[in-house]
Amino acid sequence: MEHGVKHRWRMVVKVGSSSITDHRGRLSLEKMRRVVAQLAALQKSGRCQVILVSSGAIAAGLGKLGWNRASITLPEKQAAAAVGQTLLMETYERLFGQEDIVVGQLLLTRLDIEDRKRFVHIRNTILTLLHNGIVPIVNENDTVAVDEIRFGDNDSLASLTALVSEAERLVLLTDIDGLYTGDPKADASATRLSEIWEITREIESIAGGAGSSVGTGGMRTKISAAKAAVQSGIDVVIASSEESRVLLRIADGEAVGTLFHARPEPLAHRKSWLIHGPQPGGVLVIDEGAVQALVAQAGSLLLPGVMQVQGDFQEGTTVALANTTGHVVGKGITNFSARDLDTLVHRRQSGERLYNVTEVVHRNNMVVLEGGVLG
Ligand SMILES: Nc1ncnc2c1ncn2[C@@H]1O[C@H](COP(=O)(O)OP(=O)(O)O)[C@@H](O)[C@H]1O
Ligand SMILES: N[C@@H](CCC(=O)OP(=O)(O)O)C(=O)O
Repeated sequence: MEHGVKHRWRMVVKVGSSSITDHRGRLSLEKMRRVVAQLAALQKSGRCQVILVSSGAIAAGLGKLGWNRASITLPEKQAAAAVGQTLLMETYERLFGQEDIVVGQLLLTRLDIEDRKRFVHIRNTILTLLHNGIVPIVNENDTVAVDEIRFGDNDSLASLTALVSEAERLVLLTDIDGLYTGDPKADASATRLSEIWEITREIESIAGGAGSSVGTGGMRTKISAAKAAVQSGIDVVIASSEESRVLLRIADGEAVGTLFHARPEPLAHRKSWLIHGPQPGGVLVIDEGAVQALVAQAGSLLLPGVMQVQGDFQEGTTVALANTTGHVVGKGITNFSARDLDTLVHRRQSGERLYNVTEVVHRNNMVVLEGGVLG
């Protein structure tokens, strides 16, 4: 069956730790070579540009150091990543080198994606690498990534990489051949779903946790990564890295694994970034009239609609927009600092008429909830 894939496209391929390590958790040269050979074939044929998001630093480091994952501290895990990342890249460099392909390494944290300027720099770097026939290889910067700035799993990192690099397709390679109606390791009667048009609550509920000792997140993180990607117009495939010629077949439009269809009317890139990039640095509580203006009339948020300012933030910060019951109805970039806005709200509430300073969040810098989803 054909999935109707476009033929000039950019593809982000994520390989999980389980896809490139052996049964002892060490890097498997054979498995890595299989992935590299396919990416190299795609790149050389000019059929599509490829970006690799590879896990495996922690597994490789633990393997080299002989440490046991079950009984290590966070600093030890980060130390293992520091050791393993060089090993991982050294191996990729050698394998791609055998195919006459140069690779470039990008180590990212959530902060890099949250900051619009850094986001643009990452985009430009990736596009420049691709333009020069270089394969970007992305991983989380595990040694600096403390909880607040962590992706935590490479599935979300991969979907944001697809967003940053304006890719048409995201392939999540793992140790199972797609999404099943339940975790096949626990439920023998589970069956594979081959196509998904909408990621409903039911779909989210069938996804369980990691299936191997080296994996993080399992299907749960893959589904939420898929959700973010399809919303931005990116098709997502979850497939097994063990499947023969899996990437080449996906590139040819063959139905392999589980395909999540991109939303037909995707969000603009900037709005996608706004949803998935920055964490809100504060909250603006807005009145019912303002909620209506944002949701029904697709307008900007004006000063008279702001009832209360929560948090301490600078102008240009992304803030949550909440109604009077505390329900978040949107997210946007504020034109005022918390302090100035608070002052303006109080002056207005005391009866002062304020001209020329009324636009708090411009429509283009805002996403609002439509039928339960930010859009
Ligand atoms: N509904 C489901 N369908 C398929 N696999 C599932 C499901 N729920 C949980 N899993 C588990 O998710 C695992 C893959 O995720 P994970 O171990 O994190 O791999 P990776 O290292 O590739 O990210 C599978 O081995 C499987 O046991
Ligand atoms: N950044 C970590 C990967 C964490 C992760 O998401 O792992 P996986 O579930 O195997 O994709 C590493 O390189 O070990």
